[in-house]
This record gives sequence, C-alpha cells and structure tokens, in this order.
Amino acid sequence: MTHSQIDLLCLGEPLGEFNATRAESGAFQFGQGGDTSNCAVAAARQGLSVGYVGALGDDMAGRSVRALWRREGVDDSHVATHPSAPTGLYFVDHGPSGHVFSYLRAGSAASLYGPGDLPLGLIGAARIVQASGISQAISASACDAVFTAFETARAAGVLTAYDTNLRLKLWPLARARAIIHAACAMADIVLPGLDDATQLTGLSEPDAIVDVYLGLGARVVALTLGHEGSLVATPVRRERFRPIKVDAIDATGAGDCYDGAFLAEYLRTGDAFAAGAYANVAAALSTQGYGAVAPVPRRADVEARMAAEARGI
Ligand SMILES: O=C(O)C(=O)C[C@H](O)[C@H](O)CO
Repeated sequence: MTHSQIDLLCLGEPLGEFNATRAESGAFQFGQGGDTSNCAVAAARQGLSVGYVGALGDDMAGRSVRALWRREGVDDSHVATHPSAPTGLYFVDHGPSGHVFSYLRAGSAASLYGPGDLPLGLIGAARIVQASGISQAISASACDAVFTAFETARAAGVLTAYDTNLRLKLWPLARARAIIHAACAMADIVLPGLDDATQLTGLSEPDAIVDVYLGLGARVVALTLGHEGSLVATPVRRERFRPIKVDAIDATGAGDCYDGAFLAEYLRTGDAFAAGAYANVAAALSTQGYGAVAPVPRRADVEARMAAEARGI
C-alpha cells in the first residue's frame, strides 16, 4: 500500500521471531520482530501513518514480515526483496531473569542495505525518521545508511529519533558507544533504556543519564526504566512516569512499543510529556502476551487504561 504522506519512517532490520513460549516441549511460536519494525507496527496501531525502509529476503520469514506490515497498514513500498540473502531470524528464550535473544542474521538482506539504497525523497518528506543501535550494529553499510538517512532528514527539517538498543552480541561495547553516541548527537528524540544507557554512559542514575543525552543535543530524551516506569526530559523540564500494574508475561519488544507509541503521540500532540504518559502505559500493556508484536495495544486499549488509571481503578 502507499500513503500520500508518511509521517514516521523506520529504518533497520525486520526479523522472523521464534519465541519459546513452552520451552519444556521444544515448541516455538512464530512471529515477527526486529526493533524498528516493532516500532513501526506499534505506531501504526496508535493511528499514525508509517512506512518502513530496508530489505527482506525472498523467503517465508520475509513474506510473513511483509504480510504483517500490510495487515497493520505499514507502507512497505520502499522495502526491497533481496534475490539471495535471507531475512534475519531471532530466538527468544525465557529465563529466570527475563527474555534472552539469540540470532541467525549474519549476511541477511537488511545487513547488505547501504546509503545508496535509501529513498532520499521519502525521507525528506516524512515528519520523523527513526532508527536504532541495532540498525547500525548489523553491518558497516547499514550503519552508514542510518547516518545518511539522519543527515538527509536534518537537512530537510525532518525530526530524527533514535533508540540506543544496545546488543553486545552484535558489536563490542567501545564501537557501539562511539557509533550510538554519534547517532544520538544527530537525533532530536533519544529513546534509551536504562540498562543500555548504564552500559553506554557508565552512569546508573536516571537524571544523570538524561543529562548526557541532552548534552549531546537531543531536544527530548525518553528513558525507559523497566519496572520503574520512565522519565521524559527536555532541556527545560523533566517528568517521571510511574509504572502501571500489569501481569507481565514477556517483555520482548516493550521498548519498541514505547518508541512507536511515544512518536505517534508526540506527532499528534506536539507534547513530549503527553507522549511519555501515553507510551508508559502502552509499553506496559504490551508485556501481557508472548512476542514482540501480537500483544502491542491499540489506541483504544491505551486510552481506556489511561482513563482507568486516572480514576484510580
Ligand atoms: O534484538 C534484536 O535485534 C531485535 O531487533 C529483536 C527484537 O524484536 C527486539 O530486540 C525486541 O526489542
């Protein structure tokens, strides 16, 4: 499908997902993941016009990702199908301290994507371009594609949003820190998680962490704090959002859902704190089922829960 206007354009690697929902039986639930694809779907479920930029393999996983996007209304017309390189895959295991990811993605179609493949006109016409540390970790050419996309966006006055999403299975910390912080310095909206940010900055105190990212030039920092909720900061104001109570089953993709919900609400309201309140609830609701996409709530679910919270229910 093609939209006349794409408000949010996400860039990175979509993946096929095998989720060990019942590890003892060796059964996996198949789905789709990839952080920026999850963000795209989450934003589309909140009513935003969304597109994706990247590449898929000519295989079952790639076709399932494309089918997902089409069901969800995410524009896939600028996603190439590579004739021979595969779609990346990942596996989700559930251990005592939460989910653990492992990957089969080296040499994937998305990792072969580079700056020359970017639809520069589309990027210049969006309202926000979003990418992540994972988008850059998968290969040098994909890393450069994010920098070029951000340069193009900034030159056109398009907002840039970046989730640090640190994956040390994909690159070493020193290189990750250098690249991620270079990208954050080009981002208007930085969306780190506390664990990532602690490793990247060496700091553990949320206010000190947001100071680092504001210092790099972000106009909004939205820091997710896991079970402690989230903190949103601008250079002139900051606000902490307390966690809501949910029966969490699987937090896979909760940070991506936060990003999509945050960006959708930020574009709708122009208010980072309204976006923070909204995304804080959306991300918590997304942990109530297995997988990165299936449990992502829609606007009506988020608004109903926000109203219930406001009434103290
Ligand atoms: O870890 C990754 O590389 C992924 O993109 C897979 C997941 O969907 C994602 O991490 C969930 O946040």
